[in-house]
This record gives sequence, C-alpha cells and structure tokens, in this order.
Amino acid sequence: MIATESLSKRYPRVTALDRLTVDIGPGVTGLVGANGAGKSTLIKILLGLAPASEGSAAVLGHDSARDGAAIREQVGYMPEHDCLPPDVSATEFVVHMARMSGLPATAARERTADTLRHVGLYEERYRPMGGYSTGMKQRVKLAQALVHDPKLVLLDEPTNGLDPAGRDEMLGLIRRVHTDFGISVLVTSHLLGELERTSDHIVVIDGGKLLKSQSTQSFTETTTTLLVEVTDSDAHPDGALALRTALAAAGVEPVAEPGTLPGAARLVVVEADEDSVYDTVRDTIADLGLGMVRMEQRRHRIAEVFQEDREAAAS
Ligand SMILES: Nc1ncnc2c1ncn2[C@@H]1O[C@H](COP(=O)(O)OP(=O)(O)OP(=O)(O)O)[C@@H](O)[C@H]1O
Repeated sequence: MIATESLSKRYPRVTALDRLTVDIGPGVTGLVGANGAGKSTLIKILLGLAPASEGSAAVLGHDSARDGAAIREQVGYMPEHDCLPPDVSATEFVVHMARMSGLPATAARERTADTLRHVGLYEERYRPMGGYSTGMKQRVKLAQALVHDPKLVLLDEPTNGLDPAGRDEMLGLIRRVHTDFGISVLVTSHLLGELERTSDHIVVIDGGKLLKSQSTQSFTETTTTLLVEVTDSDAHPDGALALRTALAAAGVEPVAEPGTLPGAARLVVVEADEDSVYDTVRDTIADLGLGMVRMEQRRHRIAEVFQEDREAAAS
C-alpha cells in the first residue's frame, strides 16, 4: 500500500522525517509517535501535498512526488485539525467532497447518505456543522474520507478531542472501515495503547526516525504469567480468594496484577515459570471443588513492551 525509501523532510529549524524507510501492507496500520514525531508530515508527503527533502515515497504504486493527483483519487484523507465550514450541513459538505472526487450528482448524493449513516450521523446531517459536537465533526471528517470509495484512507489523529466512549466508538468505526468495506487504513495516534485493539500492524516513529514496524500480534507475545479465573461455590463464596490462599499454602505465591485488566478482582495471577505450576493450579482448583472458567497465558500489552525496551536501553 505504502512504501518509503530513506524519506527525509527538513524544515529550517527541525528535521521532521529522518531517512524513514518503511513498507505498509493492506489492513489496518497504526502509526504511533509523540506530538511532533513527524506523523502529519509523512501523511502530507504521501498525498503529494508537500515535497520531501530527500528520498522517495510510493502509495498504491504511484510516486508521491509526481503522481499526487492519481494518489488522491484513490486515497481518502481525514485531516487532524478542525477544518469544516460551520455554515453548511454535513450532507451538503460530503456531497460537495464526493463531487470534487469526480462522482456524478446522483451517485454523490447516494454515497453521501450511505456513508453518513455508516459513521452514525442521522437527522443531524441536515443541520449546519457549526453546532456539532467534536465527535460529530470527527464522524463527518471520516465520512468525507470514505465517500469516493477509496482503496486506502489516511486518518490523522481521528480520536483527538474525544471522550473515552467517543474514542472507543471511533476506533470501532475505523476497524469496520476495513472489515466491512475492505478499505486499508493508516491511522495515527500519539497513544500507543489505543491502537492495540484496532490495528493489525504498528509502525512507531520518534523524531522522524523509524523505531519499530511489526504486527500487533508479535508486539503482544505471550508471557509466562498465567491468568486463572474460577467460579464461586457455596463452600467458597469468593472462589478467587480461596484459590489464592490455597495456592500460597501449596507454595505457588499469587502475584499482584495491576488493576487494569477487565474483571481483575476475579482473576488469580501466578508466575508459571515451571510446568509444574500448571498442575498445582489445576489440582488446587479441583481440591477446592471450584469450577475453572479459564486458565490462559497473559499477553504482553504494547505499552509494556516499550517500557521494557526503554528499561533495557537505560541499563
Ligand atoms: N510547515 C512547517 N514548518 C516548519 N516546521 C514544521 C512544519 N510542519 C511541521 N513542522 C515541524 O516538524 C515536526 C513534525 O511535525 P508533524 O506535524 O509532522 O508531527 P506529528 O507527529 O504529526 O505531531 P502532531 O500530532 O503534534 O501534529 C515538528 O517539530 C513540527 O514543529
């Protein structure tokens, strides 16, 4: 979908991209980096809206420096900042954007209605956008990126300014852009954890340089930490507590788990550094007469992988 080769962008005072070489395939790719890491600069170069200082970039096989118009025909772009005209409605605006992309009038109106419904805008779509909430504006920006049925969309910080519920809804919508329509997505965020569930692949840049590019799956490899969930029983109304106590007595000391996991209070967490721990856990649960709901190896969360990398670099 996207390939850059030693791509650099230098402004008089700052190097926004520094010899960035990266390949991005189909699916949903998260582009992560702190503010100022160079994400928006990369997107503008890919779209052919800004020239690179050095190196090259190709999108869907087109050279960004030469074929910007061909790229923009097949690619949707959701800019980061608020850029919607306040005095027109979402429908008028998205129809206009569809017409700009070359759709005939009837097709533009039909595609607009479908796309706005897909992003969750209904009756409000006839009202002027000046009165919209941030979440509604982000949805319109997403809709105009999708209306001409692109092969790829570049979404610049689509969750910016949203509350946690709005953020989750937007991330769900982005996932569906790929699963429902087969459109590939490059989505940027300064929050690593946020793209963990949404992306198939993660690219991390820092100071314009490539830090990592790998599948989300390989970021979240399994650990030796074992999560165990058990049922309660009449004899043990708090099954998890009973299991923790019995495991400690059997020489397997449960470890504390940060309360960030869903249902953390109901989970018993042990370090399974030896295979015998699995047997001890199973036998202890059977002896207590509890039901085992699940026993699974915990997966790394991406943020922890980076924490470990940073700690390794520091030591
Ligand atoms: N037109 C410009 N002129 C000068 N410097 C610029 C220009 N555009 C961006 N920069 C600088 O280049 C660096 C990268 O900016 P960029 O907007 O690409 O970062 P970003 O990762 O998208 O961050 P943010 O999310 O804050 O926009 C920053 O230091 C920024 O100040």
